[in-house]
Amino acid sequence: MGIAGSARLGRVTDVVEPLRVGVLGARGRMGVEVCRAVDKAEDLDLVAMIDQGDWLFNASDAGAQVVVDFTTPDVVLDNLHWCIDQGINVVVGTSGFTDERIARVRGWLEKKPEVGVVIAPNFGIGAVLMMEFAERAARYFDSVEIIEQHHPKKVDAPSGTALHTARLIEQARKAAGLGEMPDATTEEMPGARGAEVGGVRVHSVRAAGLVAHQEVLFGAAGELLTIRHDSFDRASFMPGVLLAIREVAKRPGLTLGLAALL
Ligand SMILES: NC(=O)C1=CN([C@@H]2O[C@H](COP(=O)(O)OP(=O)(O)OC[C@H]3O[C@@H](n4cnc5c(N)ncnc54)[C@H](OP(=O)(O)O)[C@@H]3O)[C@@H](O)[C@H]2O)C=CC1
Ligand SMILES: O=C(O)C1=N[C@H](C(=O)O)C[C@H](O)C1
Repeated sequence: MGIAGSARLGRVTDVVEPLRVGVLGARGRMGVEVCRAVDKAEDLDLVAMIDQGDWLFNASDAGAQVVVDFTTPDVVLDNLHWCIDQGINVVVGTSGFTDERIARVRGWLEKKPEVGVVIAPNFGIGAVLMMEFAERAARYFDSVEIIEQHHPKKVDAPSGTALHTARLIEQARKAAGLGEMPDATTEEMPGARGAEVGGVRVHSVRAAGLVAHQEVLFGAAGELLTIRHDSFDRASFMPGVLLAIREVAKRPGLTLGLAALL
């Protein structure tokens, strides 16, 4: 807890209470890391750690002002809906946010305009920059493909980061008036050319030893630009998660992506 005020005048003028934070998915790979980071931050108070089978009301009973969700794509929407209904601000890292899901979240927020929600496909600062650089490069190249690589326990493919990157590239190519890519899409075996997301081929690798990695390959006559980001440790996501926790209540409505907070 920080005390702001004038010690010189011999009185305390303002006491800043720590922000009360609850974590959903608290026993998961990310949840454990988030609990540790929140617990270490002096301006934050970890008031609820909730996982599969626990009662969501533990978060509201504990007076959580912000809930962080790193659960799974199949439960995150229900969690989010409940938090918004309770008037609790939410920071969401869980993947699986299609345009349709985002529209539903916007609908819930219309009824609770004072609530802030930040949904970010990737909280790594380097990953956010990788996506920005890819968006910037997109207009200059004929061909683009994304290769994302993750740990073997990842439940979804392609990754949320790859989907977001593909959409940014799609929009940038469209804005630049670029047409379809010139590259062959025929395949002798299904999946050989990856999944097609907004016209961009996305290839998903899952292997022991990996954490979270992505390459965006841009090709043009006689040259190839590769933009790569590696998360070797989940600690890489924590500065972004803490930033979103501190900012979310100041931004009512939906904020998509960490870039808006940097
Ligand atoms: N935005 C970002 O920067 C990042 C996003 N992610 C995303 O975060 C999500 C979680 O990843 P990760 O930590 O690796 O996954 P884990 O499977 O390790 O963690 C998910 C946790 O949520 C628990 N859980 C399941 N259902 C509920 C529920 N209804 N309420 C509360 N907890 C529940 C799971 O329990 P159980 O195992 O018993 O089912 C598990 O402990 C994924 O979607 C991943 O893609 C990951 C890293 C970074
Ligand atoms: O499951 C993970 O690990 C990750 N998930 C997010 C995604 O789907 O993009 C973010 C990061 O890639 C790690």
